Amino acid sequence: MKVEALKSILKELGIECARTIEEKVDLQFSALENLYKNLNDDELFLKLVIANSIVSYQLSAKGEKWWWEFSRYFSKNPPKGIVAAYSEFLPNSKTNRRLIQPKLNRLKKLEPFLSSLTMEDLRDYYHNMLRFRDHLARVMNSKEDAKTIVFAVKMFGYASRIAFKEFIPYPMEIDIPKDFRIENYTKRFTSEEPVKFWRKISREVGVPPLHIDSILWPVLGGDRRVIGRLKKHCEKSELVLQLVSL
Ligand SMILES: Nc1nc2[nH]c(O)nc2c(=O)[nH]1
Repeated sequence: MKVEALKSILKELGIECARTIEEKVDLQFSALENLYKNLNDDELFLKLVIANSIVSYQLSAKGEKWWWEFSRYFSKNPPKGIVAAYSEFLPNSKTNRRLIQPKLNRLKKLEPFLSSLTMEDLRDYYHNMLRFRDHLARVMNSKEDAKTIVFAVKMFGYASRIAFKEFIPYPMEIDIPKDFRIENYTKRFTSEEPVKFWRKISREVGVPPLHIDSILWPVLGGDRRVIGRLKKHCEKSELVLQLVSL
């Protein structure tokens, strides 16, 4: 049965393999490393990554391209204020062209929260990502499993790992970000609601949903650089390829 094969592969890959894919394979992680190096401002870096996650929906290109556009733009144009910066960036973006005004409105909601955060708060949130999710959902008036909220935790986790130089696994309670790639892949196994399906699978295999997302999402994008990186860095690359072809 396909679900049994899925579970057995995920169990074998575990969090360690997810971490390798996140840090060595996912082009989004490299985009964040590039921005971190160029910005040279830990607090601004972490806040920009949260802001960018909140407007990462209805993209006009693949997510990887969007995150690289973000990284290059803010490497050259370090912002003073988030809303002011995105009022320039979004209307000129090549990879995030839709729903510009609603996205700016979301950033208006977010900005006071971001401005109130110190580096200590950000570090505390990294150590308690569940609390971060809850606060962010409240500020954005969103559900705790909303795609942009859980995705913001994923990207905040990436950014914090880079800034604080410490790996903390994602909490089991934070759901998978339900985007097009994950939704389509889930249909191969079930007609159940994807977030609920992955919640169950996660608990059964002992891998948190956000780490399962990291194993699946980059390879499902079909970018040949990702496959090259996977073969180079991940000793279980064949199992990952088996997983995405189930
Ligand atoms: N499930 C995911 N959705 C995404 N959208 C985006 O831009 N990046 C991601 C991701 O890493 N996972």
